[in-house]
Amino acid sequence: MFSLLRSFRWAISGILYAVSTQRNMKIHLLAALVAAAAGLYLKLPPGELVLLAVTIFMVLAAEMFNTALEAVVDLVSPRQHRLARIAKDVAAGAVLLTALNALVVAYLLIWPRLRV
Ligand SMILES: Nc1ncnc2c1ncn2[C@@H]1O[C@H](COP(=O)(O)OP(=O)(O)OP(=O)(O)O)[C@@H](O)[C@H]1O
Repeated sequence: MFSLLRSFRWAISGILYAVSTQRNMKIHLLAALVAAAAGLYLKLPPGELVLLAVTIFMVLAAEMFNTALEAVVDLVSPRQHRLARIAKDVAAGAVLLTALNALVVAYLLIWPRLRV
């Protein structure tokens, strides 16, 4: 039980590290809060709120994986290397894909209700 609480603490410190050091994480978090507030304010049906929540957490988790990968790449390859560049670029591309998906979801779920 104690070790479970300890691993939660490490996980939370990982989240706090990403939020406090990564500019993109701050942007994603702000966008997530705006989207969640809009979803609740517009009283989206439960199914659509679930979709919004999954979308939001997907972006945040992708940014966390990207931050973790950047740290590992910097550790193993402090010098410039083609494979280090590929690893970082592909991870950044994955974050971009989740962010694009979030824009599509927001456009489909939130935008139509703002126009009425
Ligand atoms: N060791 C390296 N070898 C080759 N290219 C690298 C290396 N480190 C970074 N790069 C290139 O520079 C880009 C930016 O890397 P960086 O580590 O600064 O990440 P970032 O996207 O700026 O993230 P952050 O905003 O968190 O700093 C990478 O996507 C990659 O193209």
